[in-house]
Amino acid sequence: MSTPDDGDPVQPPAKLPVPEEVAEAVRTLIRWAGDDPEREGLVDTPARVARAWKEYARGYEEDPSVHLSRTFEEVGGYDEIVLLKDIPFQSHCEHHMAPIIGKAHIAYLPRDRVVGISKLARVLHGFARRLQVQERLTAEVADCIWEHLQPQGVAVVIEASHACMTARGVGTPGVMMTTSRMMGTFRADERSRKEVLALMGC
Ligand SMILES: Nc1nc2c(ncn2[C@@H]2O[C@H](COP(=O)(O)OP(=O)(O)OP(=O)(O)O)[C@@H](O)[C@H]2O)c(=O)[nH]1
Ligand SMILES: [Zn+2]
Repeated sequence: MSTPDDGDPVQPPAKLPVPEEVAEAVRTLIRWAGDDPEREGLVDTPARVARAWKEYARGYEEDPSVHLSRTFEEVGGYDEIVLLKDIPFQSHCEHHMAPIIGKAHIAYLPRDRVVGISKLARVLHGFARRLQVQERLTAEVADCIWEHLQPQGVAVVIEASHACMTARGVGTPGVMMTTSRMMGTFRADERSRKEVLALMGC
């Protein structure tokens, strides 16, 4: 059976729930939390939560690689690192559906073409707006750029705070998790890796 971990796109459920089913689930959650879903302040909350989750999870509705289909070749022979640094993003952890808030640094070493720089952030958001673990998010962004841009190297570093650790459970605010994926030149050549990490400020 295929899973998101083996690189296959996530399959949508066979039968999508209708908004009223989602609202009923949220009413149950409110009762589980100990409150009354019928009181004035909460009465519209289930519908809001249903809409909000469509936003948090809108990455499921896109294939992030489409953002890399338009490339430019007239770059005056530029063949050094291209880095998009400190890209803020939000995601949700697949274990608790709690926010993951952080920033990503995405770099690549072009071979013969470059991509519009905003597209790297679009790829990140396309994968982040799903239920994630940070390791897979990092790998998916790097693999997508590697496969669709075919550059000489890709480096992705993500630093993020997980609300499931800060706001509950072990309760350790301020802890950041760092993950990285180095591919091609950045993996094989220590000097290139050091150069890109220095540019990222890591
Ligand atoms: N590796 C990894 N772990 C994550 C990520 N997001 C959340 N987690 C962890 O996922 C784990 C889930 O562990 P479980 O023991 O099944 O869940 P739990 O009983 O709620 O654990 P606690 O969070 O320790 O209370 C926790 O240790 C979380 O900190 C992530 O992106 N990557
Ligand atoms: Zn979590």
